[in-house]
Amino acid sequence: MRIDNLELVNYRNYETLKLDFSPEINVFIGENAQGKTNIMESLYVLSMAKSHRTSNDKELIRWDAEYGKIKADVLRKYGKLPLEISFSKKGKKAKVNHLEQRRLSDYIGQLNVVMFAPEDLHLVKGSPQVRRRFIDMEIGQISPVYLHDLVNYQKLLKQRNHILKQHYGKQAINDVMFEVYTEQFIEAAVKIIQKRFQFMELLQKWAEPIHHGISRGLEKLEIRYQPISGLKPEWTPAEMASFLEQKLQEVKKRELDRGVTLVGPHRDDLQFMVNGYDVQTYGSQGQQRTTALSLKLAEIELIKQEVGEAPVLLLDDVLSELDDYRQSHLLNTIRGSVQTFVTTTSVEGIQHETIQSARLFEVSKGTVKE
Ligand SMILES: Nc1ncnc2c1ncn2[C@@H]1O[C@H](COP(=O)(O)OP(=O)(O)OP(=O)(O)O)[C@@H](O)[C@H]1O
Repeated sequence: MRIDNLELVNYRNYETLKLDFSPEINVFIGENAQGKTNIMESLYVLSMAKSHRTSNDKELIRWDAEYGKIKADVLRKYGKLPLEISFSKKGKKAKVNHLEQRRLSDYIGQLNVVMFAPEDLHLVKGSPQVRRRFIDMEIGQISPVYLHDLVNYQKLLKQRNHILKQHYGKQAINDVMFEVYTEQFIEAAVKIIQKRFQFMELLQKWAEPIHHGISRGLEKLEIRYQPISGLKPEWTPAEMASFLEQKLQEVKKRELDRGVTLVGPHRDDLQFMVNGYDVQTYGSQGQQRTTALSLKLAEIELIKQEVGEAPVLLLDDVLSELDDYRQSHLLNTIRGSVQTFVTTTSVEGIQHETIQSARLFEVSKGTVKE
């Protein structure tokens, strides 16, 4: 799939903007804070109906404007697909083929993007929160149902935490609602955990040979999803549920002392092993970068397989962060098959042939010139 054109109205620092894109590589060049990431973000929002930078949609509307809009024509295998998302103080509306979608989960999945930004280079060393976000965003791309389940899980987590906070420091909870929420919470947690196990297994399948290739056959990458509760992927949902129930019983006293839920997918993590060593603890900077790159390339392959079409790749300020060898690997893999958007402050550090073959856009103070 690819994005044919884009129109922004009152989006971030763009009053109006209309662009046509190359089906191959599009490069946005400009100084800091001119609006390059805003364009990438708008493409991401078009895909996921939410920003990767903020959960507050109001921030996306241009200051002093009443509403903001992102519009694009996406070219899918079966033809042209107009998409539109608009934001106002009342909320957001998402349209597919000019028809408003009642649920956002009906909208998500029309356009698939893989975003690679500098923070992804910290995927391995960064906090577990960064890795959980990675898991959720990536599964969400291919499974809108997962996003729906996740929202439900977070709602139940909040409700359960609310009651725990009300009983903060007490010895026990005598509240029938707490039992009800806990039961529903466990059911929702199992759904999330199962999906994460399945996704990580698929991602591992693609990432391992890619990492092997980038490391010139020297490294074997292994990805492990690690539920904090010690759940095993081969267990049935009922076994997982009873295990979680038992774990929650075990930590109840501590939960009351702290007023928060201590077991569940909101506390889980990912572990990356290279040749049997934990990359987070023992990996060099280079190995961490290779791991992050392998994961992103694996995601592209995974979406190709699951969706039947290649996603669009968004490289926000990250290409010049990769050395020549990793850059070549990335660009050779996507050449001709994956529409790519790149932002950079300077063409220096980006391979000459990439710049030569790309459509170039200059970004300055919320305007774009070709
Ligand atoms: N809602 C908004 N309304 C108007 N302007 C905004 C809004 N949100 C952000 N901006 C402006 O957008 C600009 C930042 O744009 P962006 O994040 O795209 O920068 P960039 O060109 O990617 O820079 P860098 O290279 O530093 O990442 C800032 O000048 C900021 O003030």
